[in-house]
Amino acid sequence: MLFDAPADSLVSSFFRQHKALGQRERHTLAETAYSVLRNRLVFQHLAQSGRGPMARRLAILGWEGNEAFLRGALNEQEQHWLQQVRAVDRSQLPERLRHNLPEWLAEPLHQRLGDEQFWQLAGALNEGAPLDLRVNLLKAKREEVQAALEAQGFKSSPTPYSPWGLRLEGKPALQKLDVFTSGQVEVQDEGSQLLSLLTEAKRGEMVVDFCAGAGGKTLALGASMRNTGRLYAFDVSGHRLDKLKPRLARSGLSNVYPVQLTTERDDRVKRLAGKVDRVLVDAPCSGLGTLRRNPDLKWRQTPQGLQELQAKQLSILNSAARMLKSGGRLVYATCSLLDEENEAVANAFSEAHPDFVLQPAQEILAHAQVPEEQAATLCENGFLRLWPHKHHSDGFFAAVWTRK
Ligand SMILES: C[S@@+](CC[C@H](N)C(=O)[O-])C[C@H]1O[C@@H](n2cnc3c(N)ncnc32)[C@H](O)[C@@H]1O
Repeated sequence: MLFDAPADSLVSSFFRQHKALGQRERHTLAETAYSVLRNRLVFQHLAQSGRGPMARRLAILGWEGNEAFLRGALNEQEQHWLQQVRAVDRSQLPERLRHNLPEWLAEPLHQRLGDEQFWQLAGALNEGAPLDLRVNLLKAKREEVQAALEAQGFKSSPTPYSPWGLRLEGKPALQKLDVFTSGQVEVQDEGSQLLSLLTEAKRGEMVVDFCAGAGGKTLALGASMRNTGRLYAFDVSGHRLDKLKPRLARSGLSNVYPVQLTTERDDRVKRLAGKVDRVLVDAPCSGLGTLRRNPDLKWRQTPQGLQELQAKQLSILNSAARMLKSGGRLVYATCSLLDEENEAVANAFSEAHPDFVLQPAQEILAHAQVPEEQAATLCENGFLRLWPHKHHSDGFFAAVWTRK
């Protein structure tokens, strides 16, 4: 199995080279590849008993298409083998296989969460993620978008925590729908919406989205500023920032200034020292909170890589913090599940910066229209801590400080 590139780009490049494949075949192949990535440890164990190329045996085990088609494609010996392995009681397999996670990741999660929650998390990470939308309140109200979707046959419900979100039933193709082309909605996981809510960017302010990428959170921040003030979208990747442009055009925002940095210590960052009201650092991270969507990450990340990420995260946070004016707000966020990239980084920053005071995330969320009793369930020790098995969003962390 190849892990030197993200699974989604390998799958897309395979489809580009095999243009004759139809929509249904593409869907089956992509879902089968993802199923193998999700269940790799159990499948590799079961596949030991078969014959022929390992990749074929894994694909048979992970097959997500028509059963009759699969049967027709197997020889007699494979059919017999499949019957045998399907009869294996997987609950009797060793734990280290059943969770389908590398040990360096399973071990700290198990220790942090305890038995019951660890197994719930392992299960939730192996399920597909729902499709969440963020309504652009500059252009429409949540109820209006919900009604417009319903009129086209797409059912959705308000997200439980974010006041901006709708969760769709199923996975309709959105790109051609009016609500999408007119910029009334963007695809955004509820967890990402909550990170933008924590920033509470306001009218007329100077705000920096330090790791803006393709701008998912930039768009949410710009809308909460009601398209006023100045919102810088920083990133070192010009390629990612380019993807922000069509989204900006749809959103109707004109207060966003994309800037490609050379490093986090770029002169353009230094020039803003002490001038900014709010900075969101949505830091580069292992992405292990997004395993529902990107199951390959658990095989592509390493403990060594985590250490490098942690150093980068602190360096970005240190540099970003200098931009804040007195009374300004700093938000540090990741989509990682691991303390190393989360609490450890936040606590190291707090220790080194006595002029930054930690703010309890539950209070800020309650202030930002998340119902108060629910806000508390999203937080641990004053930090936002979202878990796929509890909150049905991707895994996210956030810490919030005010500069004295
Ligand atoms: C988690 S992603 C951001 C996702 C984005 N905020 C969104 O909501 O779509 C992290 C981003 O950090 C960027 N990045 C990596 N190193 C950086 C640095 N030194 N300074 C600024 N951005 C950096 C990456 O290019 C990547 O786009």
